[in-house]
Amino acid sequence: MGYVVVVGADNAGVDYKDRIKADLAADPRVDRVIDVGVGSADDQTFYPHVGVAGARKVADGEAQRAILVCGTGMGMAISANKVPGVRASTAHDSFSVERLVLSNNGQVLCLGARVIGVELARRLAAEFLEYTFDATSASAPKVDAICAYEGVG
Ligand SMILES: O=C(CO)[C@H](O)COP(=O)(O)O
Repeated sequence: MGYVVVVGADNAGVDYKDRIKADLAADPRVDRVIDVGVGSADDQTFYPHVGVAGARKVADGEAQRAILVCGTGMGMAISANKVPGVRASTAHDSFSVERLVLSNNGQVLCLGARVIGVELARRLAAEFLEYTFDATSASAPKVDAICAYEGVG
């Protein structure tokens, strides 16, 4: 079974989102890509609406991962983290992407289209799927502690 991955963006991130969506559609690790918008740079939908819509699909179990793009990645991360059970962060380097999964059991990677180039964004999105959290690792009780603060897990 491959991943179901959500992609989403606001007007600042839509071009990056569409490039990453195309990459994921061609990725053998991915069974399905769910696009929660926006559909074009003319769509002025505020990033929190997209971020929460994407995060809810992860929290509901419809998808295992989400990749959300705005100008900085930060607004998407702040918004996605409002959804209980979701652990989202901006990560703009390979090590951070690795640790987002292996340390934090993060399911949502947020990228900033006004901060990094599209080729790095594409690479980080691909790397995000390389990692699987180890529930027996030393990081697991720390993630449990995060979850305890929101009454999950
Ligand atoms: O980067 C954003 C939110 O973190 C968004 O793309 C732009 O937000 P704004 O600076 O408030 O327009």
